[in-house]
Amino acid sequence: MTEPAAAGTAEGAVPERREMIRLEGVTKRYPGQDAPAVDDLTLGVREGEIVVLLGPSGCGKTTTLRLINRLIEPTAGRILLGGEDVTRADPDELRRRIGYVIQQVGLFPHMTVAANIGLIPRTLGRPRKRVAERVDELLEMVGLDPGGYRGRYPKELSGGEQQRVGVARALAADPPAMLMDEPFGAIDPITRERLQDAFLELQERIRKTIVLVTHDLTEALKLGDRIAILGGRAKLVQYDTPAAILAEPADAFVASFVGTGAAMRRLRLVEVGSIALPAGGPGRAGGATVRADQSLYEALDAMLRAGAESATVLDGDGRPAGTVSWSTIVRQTPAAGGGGR
Ligand SMILES: Nc1ncnc2c1ncn2[C@@H]1O[C@H](COP(=O)(O)OP(=O)(O)OP(=O)(O)O)[C@@H](O)[C@H]1O
Repeated sequence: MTEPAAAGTAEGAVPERREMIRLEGVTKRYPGQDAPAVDDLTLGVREGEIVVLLGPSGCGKTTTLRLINRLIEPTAGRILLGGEDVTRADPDELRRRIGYVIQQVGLFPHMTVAANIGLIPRTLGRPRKRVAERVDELLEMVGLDPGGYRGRYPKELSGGEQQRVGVARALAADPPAMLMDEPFGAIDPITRERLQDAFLELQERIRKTIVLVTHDLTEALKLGDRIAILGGRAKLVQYDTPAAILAEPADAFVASFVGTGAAMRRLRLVEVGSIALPAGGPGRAGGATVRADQSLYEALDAMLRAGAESATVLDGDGRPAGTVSWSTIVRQTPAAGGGGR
């Protein structure tokens, strides 16, 4: 390796990731409507992060999302993709650079899974063999066995499988960014959780820049690196990490949106390992165990099930590495002054 270290990168100074998507002063006024659906919104999305748009019905989430790939044209403002102003770029070309996934999936019913996924690469004139390889690669990526699925038709798939095919199709042209509108909305709760997990695993590998619309707080907290809470006319009320929003809602609107239970929800976001005390600390584990990479929520669940006031924390090899107790959990919550950022 003869490459010199990047000039000007001081040790420890992690440069802020660049913005992949940026809305600047964007307004959308639908014809015949008095009030704009989106009013002067400025929002940046960094490369490789998942930003969730969350807000009440009609606040302009879908409009905002569709402004990004210009399925809806802005009345005013600018849209940038990778620093380039695409407000007046060719919309078809733009959409090839931004994958799009919707709740209803929108697969073509008369086309096989392979034909659906390969649609964009084919229209881009990629060789047939290369497209077929890419389709199989994408099916693998979303957890569907190519041999078993490539020749099927959408109606021969479950809702969850259709959703996976929809994601594969959105990724077909390997776009840097992806927009997802209620992608797991129409799916039963158990499948939905599985798909969310699979989606996060996939994102670990592909690191796309993703903007995702949901009205489901639990989904937003689970999937978002950051959450943009929108009020009426897509006013940006708070834009921060899930933990920060739960710990310090910006105002009464956000507080009511994250609801009672915010403290409980926050337990899901904190890892046991971050607050565990060395083994032999206070409290008796009484048979409850929890892994260091599990959440405080799971630790509490283990304690309640075992009727114990603390749990033994296990390391990656399953060996005891510390304890976590009811009182340490209570002490680190924001109300006790120990949590927050
Ligand atoms: N094509 C349209 N013509 C006129 N008004 C529209 C159009 N599409 C949306 N609107 C209005 O714009 C506002 C924002 O709609 P949008 O669909 O973006 O909201 P949303 O936050 O996605 O809502 P939901 O969570 O209910 O899907 C709403 O008041 C809606 O009635």
